[in-house]
Amino acid sequence: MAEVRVELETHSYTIHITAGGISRVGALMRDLFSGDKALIVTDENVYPLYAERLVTSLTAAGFTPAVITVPAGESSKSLVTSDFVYTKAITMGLDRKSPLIALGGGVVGDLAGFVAATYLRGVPFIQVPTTLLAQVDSSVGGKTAVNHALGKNLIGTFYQPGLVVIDTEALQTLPARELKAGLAEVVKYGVITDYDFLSYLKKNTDALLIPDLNVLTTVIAKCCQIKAGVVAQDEREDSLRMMLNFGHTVGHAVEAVGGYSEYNHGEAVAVGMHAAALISQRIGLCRQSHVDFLRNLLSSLGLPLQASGYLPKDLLSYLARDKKVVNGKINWVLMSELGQVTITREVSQAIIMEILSEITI
Ligand SMILES: NC(=O)c1ccc[n+]([C@@H]2O[C@H](COP(=O)([O-])OP(=O)(O)OC[C@H]3O[C@@H](n4cnc5c(N)ncnc54)[C@H](O)[C@@H]3O)[C@@H](O)[C@H]2O)c1
Ligand SMILES: O=C(O)C(=O)C[C@@H](O)[C@H](O)[C@H](O)COP(=O)(O)O
Ligand SMILES: [Zn+2]
Repeated sequence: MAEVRVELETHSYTIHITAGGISRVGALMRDLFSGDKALIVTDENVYPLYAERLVTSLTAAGFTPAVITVPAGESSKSLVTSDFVYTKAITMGLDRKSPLIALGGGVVGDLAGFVAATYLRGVPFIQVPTTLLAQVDSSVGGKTAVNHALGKNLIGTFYQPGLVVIDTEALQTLPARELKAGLAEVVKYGVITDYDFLSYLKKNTDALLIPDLNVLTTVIAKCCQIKAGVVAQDEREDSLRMMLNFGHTVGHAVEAVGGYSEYNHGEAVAVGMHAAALISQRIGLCRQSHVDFLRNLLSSLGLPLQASGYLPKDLLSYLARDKKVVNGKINWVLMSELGQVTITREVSQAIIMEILSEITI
């Protein structure tokens, strides 16, 4: 069992990482929240696996929980699905003290967080992430969002959870493809902050893919520590937090061009990190050996490097709507070393097109 504290100016919180954590959520919540009603948001895959366990835990702690289930997949990150959840909250009489709980992957977390931030101008929010990706990344840091037809995560808020409970045992039921998707964000943390962590990942690729829960618990705690440290310094992404977006400029474009169904988020981020590494090397920021290391690691984790068959011009149209665009220019998060990134606006259109062509072959 491990705990990571996210220290913020006004609303710090604890991430609890523990096998069997879902059964502890009620007791942990009771120490923090006074309300009795509670609304659990989950998806159709997670509901039959873990909802009953969470309901039992909340009931034992004196809450009266209701559950709402949304379709699995990125299409649930929408204003239409948000409205479905608002309606449930209103009709059950969820009040300002009543917690809203996300039980599921990043889709459920981003959607439920968005609803929690906006319903009654904000109700207590708890994250119970069940995918590796959500455990290492999306449940921490307070980014919530739904998608717009013109781009990914374009409608959203910064709204921190009051509590995060990571149940590592939930990873036992996670499909292999989703496990690998989470590993893409894990690799991201190594690239942006820590060469030793990258070496550890390289040494443990087999254990990560089995998956060995001991190794994964170490990895989850490490990623949460890194993210907590970054978010504590720059909660609203004025500067430093942009590093958490390494690989996402092209990654989000890949997801969107594929209609959010061909590549999942982690796979698209893997392609995006490859693109960012190639740009970095092309402008003389990092060495070819750094690019090769990243490629080999991503491939050994079963992640894609290319979005073959996509049209560079289609990807380009989404790049223009990246949230890191200021005055018409993208703030690119690029790799200067393995374990270090830098932000630059100085990447020519010609190089961008060259790299988009290379990753779509
Ligand atoms: N807010 C943030 O900081 C942040 C960070 C990273 C990613 N994201 C967002 O997260 C989303 C991706 O999250 P994701 O990869 O978790 O995808 P997801 O939520 O779609 O979950 C992936 C699949 O796994 C299933 N699932 C979840 N837990 C399971 C379990 N324990 N056992 C079996 N099946 C399970 C889900 O039903 C779904 O089919 C994207 O929308 C991305 O933009 C947000
Ligand atoms: O927490 C952050 O900051 C991140 O950028 C984490 C990313 O992994 C995540 O995918 C995030 O949702 C992307 O944010 P966006 O601002 O580019 O939509
Ligand atoms: Zn991401």
